[in-house]
Amino acid sequence: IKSCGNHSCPHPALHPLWQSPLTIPGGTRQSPINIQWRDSVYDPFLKPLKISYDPTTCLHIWNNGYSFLVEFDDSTDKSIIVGGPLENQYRLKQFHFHWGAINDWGSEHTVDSKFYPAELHLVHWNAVDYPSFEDAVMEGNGLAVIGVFLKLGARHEGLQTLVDALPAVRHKDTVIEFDEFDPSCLIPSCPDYWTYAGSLTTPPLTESVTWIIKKKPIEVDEDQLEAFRTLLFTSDGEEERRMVDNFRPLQPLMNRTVRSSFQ
Ligand SMILES: NS(=O)(=O)/N=C1/NCCS1
Ligand SMILES: [Zn+2]
Repeated sequence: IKSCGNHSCPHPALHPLWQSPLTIPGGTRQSPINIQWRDSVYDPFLKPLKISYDPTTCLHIWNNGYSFLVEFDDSTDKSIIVGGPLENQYRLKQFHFHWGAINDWGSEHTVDSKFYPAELHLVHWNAVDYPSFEDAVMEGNGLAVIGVFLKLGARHEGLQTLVDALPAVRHKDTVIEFDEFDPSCLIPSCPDYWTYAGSLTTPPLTESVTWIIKKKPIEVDEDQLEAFRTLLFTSDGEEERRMVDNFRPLQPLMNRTVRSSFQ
């Protein structure tokens, strides 16, 4: 495994959580990154992001051993995003979260080196140019992921319907049916975002993601964050390991500029 040669990225061996290499050899656009607000460049040509999700496309929640995912029927263009930095529309495939063992860290991206306690990722793929998600994952413009920071504050009623289902997916590879959920309730109404060219932060770590990171966080309460921490990395019958700190270390910015949709 080639170290990224960046002092802020600890040696891969320190992170047993990630079975795959911490840095992709030759990787030039890896994620997550620190977003230095003052280094981001306002781009007046960035459009507002348009989000239209159909709650009936929601299928199930499952624990995949990294996070818990809410998956959607992506066989039609019923749930899509368009605009923003994107050349065409992208279909919603799933959303999931990353969080810490304590509230001092947990997000994957940081803003001016500040961690949030958790981060939501809504994963979309370019069904205009590619026949499947698996194909899109391998292409530079294949995916678009919306990142939303979670901060400690008021209880989030929309999130609570998800939290109530978590005991049913406590162990790795458990699944529960979940329908009629509209994930736009988890996205701040403020239109401001940063965007940059990056990668998936969990396997296959491919450099195929246009990241759209919302400037404003959503508020969740302590009990809701604690509910995330009751999940397990391990399958039923294995020695229990709590699902916490499932975030990848920061990666070098290298030759990239983060653009902002706001001044
Ligand atoms: N955390 S992430 O969204 O960048 N990584 C993923 N890997 C497979 C589908 S989403
Ligand atoms: Zn993620």
